Amino acid sequence: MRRVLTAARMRAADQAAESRFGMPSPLLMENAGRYLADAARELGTPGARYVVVCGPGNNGGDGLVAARFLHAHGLRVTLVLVGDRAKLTPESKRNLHALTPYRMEPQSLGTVGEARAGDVVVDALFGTGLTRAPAGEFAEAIQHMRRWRAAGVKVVAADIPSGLHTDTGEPFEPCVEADLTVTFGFVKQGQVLEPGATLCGELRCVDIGIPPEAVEAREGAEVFLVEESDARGAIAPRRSDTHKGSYGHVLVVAGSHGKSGAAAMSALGALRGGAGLVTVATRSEVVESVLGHTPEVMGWPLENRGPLGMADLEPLLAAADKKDVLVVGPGIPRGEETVKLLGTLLSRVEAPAVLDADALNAVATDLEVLRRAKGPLVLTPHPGEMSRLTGVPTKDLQKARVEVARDFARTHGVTLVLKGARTLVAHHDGSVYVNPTGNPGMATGGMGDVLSGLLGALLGQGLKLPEAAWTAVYAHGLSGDLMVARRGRLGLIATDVAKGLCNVWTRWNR
Ligand SMILES: NC(=O)C1=CN([C@@H]2O[C@H](COP(=O)(O)OP(=O)(O)OC[C@H]3O[C@@H](n4cnc5c(N)ncnc54)[C@H](O)[C@@H]3O)[C@@H](O)[C@H]2O)[C@H](O)CC1
Ligand SMILES: [K+]
Repeated sequence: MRRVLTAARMRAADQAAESRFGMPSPLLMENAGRYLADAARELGTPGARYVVVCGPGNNGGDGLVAARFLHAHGLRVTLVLVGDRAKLTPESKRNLHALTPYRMEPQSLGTVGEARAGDVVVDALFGTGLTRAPAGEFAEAIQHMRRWRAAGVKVVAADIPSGLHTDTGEPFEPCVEADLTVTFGFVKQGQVLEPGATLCGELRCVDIGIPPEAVEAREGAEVFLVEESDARGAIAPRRSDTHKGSYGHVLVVAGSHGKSGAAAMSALGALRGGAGLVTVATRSEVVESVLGHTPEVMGWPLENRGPLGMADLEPLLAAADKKDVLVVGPGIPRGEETVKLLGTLLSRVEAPAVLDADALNAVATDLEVLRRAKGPLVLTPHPGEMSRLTGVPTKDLQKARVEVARDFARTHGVTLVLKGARTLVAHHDGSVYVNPTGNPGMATGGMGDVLSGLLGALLGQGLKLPEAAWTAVYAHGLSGDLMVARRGRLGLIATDVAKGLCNVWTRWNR
């Protein structure tokens, strides 16, 4: 699990590295510049020109150090300085002076000429100190780097692509798009949220000598990037002396006339997620259809007709008896009484419950249901459902995903999976986990149904929250990534991702 920082915490860590641990800023900059030069050399072709574009702050200083190392390797370096030289930070001034023996006179944008395919640009214009939209010659420099990249030039960004907001991942206009971003010390929040993650290209975090102890702890406000080893490690290898009763019994409450597929996909997600047993409680008229899709599951017919209501309470309490986890919502028939039924059911059942789809839309009408629940809850809204849960317009909440998800989880004492590009898992202790897997090929119906069942399966096997949630989200997205690596993004469907989970388990040797 990699801790993800904001610009302010990064600056505080930078200062603490010097004041508390004796790591002076010039040494940090020297280390940063060396890593930057090494990364640029990886991308350069023989005879390439290295155009290092430096801004007025310490990000520019990193670039000046990188220019020196590239020159030391005998490479063709063109140095571009943007902004008023008189405003250079002391560190950058010192590194500009250090270039004097090499006669690497900084050029202006106007005289640098065009970079060509095969060349490499080092973007050291702005880093975590960017505070507003780049303008004037700074914007022009970014436009140059974007144009050069479109012409086939490789772009390596120092610390963060210039123009990208360090904390939100939102680009100012214009913003550099990098092939590789070498970030110093710690991953920044804007590098793991879209569109920032895409603008960074490959993200490489390097240790320049800032010890983790230099970052002051923020209990209840940490953001983490989930890494494959975390998800893999959360799932224990299976012992030989086990049986289907060892891996949990999942009750899926889902499906209705015309939506039996949602129940089947949730059940399939649970089965492919390793559940020992899966029972689907659904309207009688769809039981056979669900079992037809997934003969491995057991059916629990709900004899009533129409929307789920209080008349279904006793049958559902009976269905929930001796189950390890509930998954409620995919394709359920929702009506006026559904929220009352859910509130009563959840107040009486101790098992953890996953609330998805129309269970979320029902709960949105009375959030008190969440507080009254007896067992731990995990909600899995997409942005539209999150908007209904919070009353925040979708476009606004998408610009503050971390904050909106964390506030909701904390306020209602739940774990919340806010789906979308870079799905977030927010736990009620304030911690937030960013998922890096998944791809646009997964933007198709049923993916959420599969995830709800997978999450139920992991909870049923004993994983706790939030670990079960970020592991399920990671595995779900990785299944989609492995599928499209072999066969393209278009035409990927939810049952492919469910079946594709076996590729994940194989990769993880589980
Ligand atoms: N964090 C670390 O441990 C290290 C960080 N290093 C590098 O330092 C930058 C941060 O440097 P800083 O001087 O704070 O700011 P920037 O270089 O990112 O920005 C330059 C400067 O420009 C001004 N500014 C901000 N926005 C604009 C704008 N739109 N137009 C014009 N000017 C603007 C503002 O005054 C900024 O201060 C970090 O990213 C790392 O690359 C160290 O080198 C290594 C250790
Ligand atoms: K940069």
